[in-house]
Amino acid sequence: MADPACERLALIGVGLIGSSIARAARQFGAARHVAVMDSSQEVVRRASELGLADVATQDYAQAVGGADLVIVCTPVGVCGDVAQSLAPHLQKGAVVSDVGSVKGAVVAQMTPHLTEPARFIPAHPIAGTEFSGPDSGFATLFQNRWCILTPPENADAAAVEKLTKFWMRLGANVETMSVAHHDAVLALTSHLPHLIAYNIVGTADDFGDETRSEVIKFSASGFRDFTRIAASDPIMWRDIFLANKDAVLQMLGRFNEDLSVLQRMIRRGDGEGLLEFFSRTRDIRRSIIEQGQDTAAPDFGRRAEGR
Ligand SMILES: NC(=O)c1ccc[n+]([C@@H]2O[C@H](COP(=O)([O-])OP(=O)(O)OC[C@H]3O[C@@H](n4cnc5c(N)ncnc54)[C@H](O)[C@@H]3O)[C@@H](O)[C@H]2O)c1
Ligand SMILES: O=C(O)C(=O)C[C@]1(C(=O)O)C=C[C@@H](O)C=C1
Repeated sequence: MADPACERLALIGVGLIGSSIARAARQFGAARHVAVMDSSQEVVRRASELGLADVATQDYAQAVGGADLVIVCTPVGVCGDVAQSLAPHLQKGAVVSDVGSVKGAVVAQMTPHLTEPARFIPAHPIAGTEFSGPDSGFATLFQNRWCILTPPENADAAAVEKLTKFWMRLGANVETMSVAHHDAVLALTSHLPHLIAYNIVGTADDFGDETRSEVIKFSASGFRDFTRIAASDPIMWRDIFLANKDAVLQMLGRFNEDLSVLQRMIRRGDGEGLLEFFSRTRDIRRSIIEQGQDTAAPDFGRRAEGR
């Protein structure tokens, strides 16, 4: 393997993201040796069956010992416990990272346990699906997607460079920003849309049996896209909303104000206002497509299901 980004990679948590990294690291030559660790015996057994890594274990020492890059891929709510468990087994100079959808809470939970905090470089690949577990991952998940790094102010430059090289080898584009900025942006672009999807599907469900069967029957429309998002992992999303509470509540306040404006336009029969509003939002969709950022999520689902 010519010039891998790291020698020995350890992944803690081998669900959708961990197993996608394991597959991609091998396929694109990002690591010479891959170890995966998971607290679930069933997941470790499945990771072994799938041949995802050189080592699949429930033991932190076995996974982390000797690794030069350790990436935590568990739900954000357990990141602190995971950091505490892995820290005693880290080799000196190892780079530690994560993939959590929230950065502030993860940094606060993990950093106190790490003896070389300047080598803890938090990261967040903006790529995923509504599926979970080791079977749902695929090697191309990160191709042409963003991976955001939020290094601390005193970050070790070599550690940042190593992690950047790793994610680029997996096909991602890397951008760096502050923890607070990350959490504000993602509250709007990812967390709020999930909350809206959970809410609208919940509302439809509350309408009772007759409406529910019609929802299923006629859902080959916009509603279907909401049901895909609302099928996302409940543990992961509970943890995200609790961990990014302030930024989500701030965006939700703004969202509610804007919704009231639309509500008033409908009530007053303000067609001009509605037309102007919907034209502006259509332009945003068009510019996303022009920038090549439309990744047709249902296709991700099909690829994952076909695995
Ligand atoms: N799913 C997405 O779309 C997506 C995208 C980007 C980032 N993320 C982030 O990636 C992380 C993982 O998400 P996922 O979708 O892969 O979840 P997942 O549910 O598919 O996998 C999580 C794995 O972590 C394991 N785990 C839980 N607690 C553990 C512990 N204490 N020690 C070791 N293993 C433990 C679980 O057994 C499971 O196998 C989350 O922090 C999430 O915020 C998810
Ligand atoms: O495509 C999806 O299913 C996703 O929800 C992926 C998505 C997102 O909101 O874009 C979800 C959470 C992650 O932190 C990053 C990506």
